[in-house]
Amino acid sequence: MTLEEARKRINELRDLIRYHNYRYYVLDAPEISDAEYDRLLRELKELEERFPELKSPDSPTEQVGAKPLEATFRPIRHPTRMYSLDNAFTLEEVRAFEERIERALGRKGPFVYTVEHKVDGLSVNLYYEEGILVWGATRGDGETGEEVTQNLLTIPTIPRRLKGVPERLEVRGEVYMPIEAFLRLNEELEEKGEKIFKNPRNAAAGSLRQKDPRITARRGLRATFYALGLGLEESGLKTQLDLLHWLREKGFPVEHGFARAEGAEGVERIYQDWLKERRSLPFEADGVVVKLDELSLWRELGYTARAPRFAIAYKFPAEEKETRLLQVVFQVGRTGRVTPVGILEPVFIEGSEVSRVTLHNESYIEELDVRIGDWVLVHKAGGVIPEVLRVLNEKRTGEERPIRWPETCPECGHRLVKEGKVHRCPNPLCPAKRFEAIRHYASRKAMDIGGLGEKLIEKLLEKGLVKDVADLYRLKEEDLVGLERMGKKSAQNLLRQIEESRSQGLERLLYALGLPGVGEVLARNLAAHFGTMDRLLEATLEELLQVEEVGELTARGIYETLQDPAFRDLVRRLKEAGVEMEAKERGEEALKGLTFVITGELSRPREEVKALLRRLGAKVTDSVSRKTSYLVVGEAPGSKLEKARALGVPTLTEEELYRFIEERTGSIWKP
Ligand SMILES: NC(=O)c1ccc[n+]([C@@H]2O[C@H](COP(=O)([O-])OP(=O)(O)OC[C@H]3O[C@@H](n4cnc5c(N)ncnc54)[C@H](O)[C@@H]3O)[C@@H](O)[C@H]2O)c1
Ligand SMILES: [Zn+2]
Repeated sequence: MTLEEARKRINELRDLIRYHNYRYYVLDAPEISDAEYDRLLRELKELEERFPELKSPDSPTEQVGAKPLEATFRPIRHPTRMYSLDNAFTLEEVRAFEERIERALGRKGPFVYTVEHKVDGLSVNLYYEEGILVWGATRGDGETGEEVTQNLLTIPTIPRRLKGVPERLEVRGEVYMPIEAFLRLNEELEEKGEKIFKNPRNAAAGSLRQKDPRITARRGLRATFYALGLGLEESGLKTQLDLLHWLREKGFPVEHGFARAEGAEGVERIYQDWLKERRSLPFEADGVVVKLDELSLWRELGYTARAPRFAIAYKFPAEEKETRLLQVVFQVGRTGRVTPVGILEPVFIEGSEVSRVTLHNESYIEELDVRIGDWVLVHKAGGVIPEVLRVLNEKRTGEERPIRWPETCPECGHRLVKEGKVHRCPNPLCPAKRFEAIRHYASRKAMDIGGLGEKLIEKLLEKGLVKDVADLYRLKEEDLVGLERMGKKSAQNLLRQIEESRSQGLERLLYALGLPGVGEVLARNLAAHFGTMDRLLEATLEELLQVEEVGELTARGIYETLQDPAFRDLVRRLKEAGVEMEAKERGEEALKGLTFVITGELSRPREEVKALLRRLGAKVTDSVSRKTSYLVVGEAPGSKLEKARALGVPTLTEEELYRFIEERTGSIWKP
């Protein structure tokens, strides 16, 4: 490549990257995937390295984020600069990072690192004077951000006042949207035919940067903190690990999980462990952040224009594959909403075959502008859910056909109705609705009737033995034996499970009944707020809006369903069948599925705390393992703490534990 060619390509890349920065940071609406973006940036970086004479301080490689627009928020200058992070994608690159440190410091490694989950949200800066929160801002271009104090204050865990901190203090962390809140928000938007968010990061950025903080408040944002700006020197802290503990001690949420590692190999072990477990995290993580533990070394190494030299983001793989959209089928859900599902030519992505992908709703298809026969770029969002990133327009032949919505229900043939951008089957007896409703009702997180599989549900519907979930409680052994090769034993088992499902409580029942937009969290919140089904049935729209995390769209959807005579009739028949309609007292199942270990001394007898955890459905064990959900850390903790850190098991102080329980049980339980 000649100098001239390089100059041309470099200019092209810079323009392209600036455009995508604008889409991503200012509009919260990226057009290309992160991996594609990272490739562009990397190409630019490599060219600039080969042709140093073409380097320029206004190149995107030397800059952080993008300058915010001034239209909506007040610009604010960060007292000390904020940075991005350089990326590593392989162990080799982590080794190279360590070698760069060795050269710069003039001494041999391995060094000690703190490894943290890289939470995919947006970074914020909180500024405190004499312990009082003065403002909070987004990162922006690192020098100037947007003031979003009111929006940040809707996140309840952000402390307003601090004790025993430097006079001027900047605390930095990430605002993120938990996966559950993200899915719920998108379901709400999908149900209304509106534009959905591409990923939790965009959803968090879009929700924090709302003109109306009341909207922000309903989006279920959270925050976790990991760094100091001003005040770091005065704090006298020596290591990143101490810093994280210090933040926690001062009352900041540190929810993202961290561990210590020695050398690139030690980092690799944690990276591999966390990669395996990333699905079980409550937030989306796009990698791990590796930071030299000893803060004195930070001063020696300093920063490039864009990123610190003492830290690096070691990103999780983000495989993207090209494949073809062969056809689109339409599914009818519990609410009668018709969802388009793309059938793909199967491709292997991150360890499994992908052949189906949801196309959400009409708005989504329009925005993507996808047609049957198109080549598309597909990845797994958060390493799990297949998603079309974009259409490969350059591969179009002209043979592609637009996606046509059916006029009639693919399940029952009833004419579909169109409300805005949502296509719906209005037939209350539509078998698809019935099948989905029963399957959902029996699912593990709902009424947990494990013996009721899909095949069996189909048979029961086919034979007319059940029409809706209330009929399940009238099934007899002789109805079941012989269906789907069912013997006497399994029939009895199933009947016992159905029997037991009666006492699951209002929380699960509300979730099981599939009120529009109501996931597990909202179901718990509703149950906590109203206590009984009868009270809920009387709720006004205003009352529903007072329930934690219930937004306007959801409130309206719930309200309409509660008023629906068919719904009321179903509830009446369930009640007659003996299904409990009251909230479980003290949130008996709030901690089901979690395993706790306790170390150190607590403010009340350990046995009492253990009993409490067990009463709430948690398991309590004596030793920390990968299966441990949380380690509760009291005064003078023992070796369990080290073990937890090594395994990346999150820890809770006693106070955090109580807050956690309160959050899980809603207003019902107070320690
Ligand atoms: N798709 C697009 O069009 C597009 C455009 C621009 C940027 N991007 C994406 O954004 C990335 C660049 O964004 P960025 O500059 O915000 O950097 P980044 O997300 O790659 O990494 C730096 C950020 O990580 C965050 N972080 C999370 N957990 C952390 C922890 N424990 N410790 C420290 N920091 C932590 C901080 O906010 C920090 O600013 C690119 O790599 C690309 O993936 C995509
Ligand atoms: Zn139908």
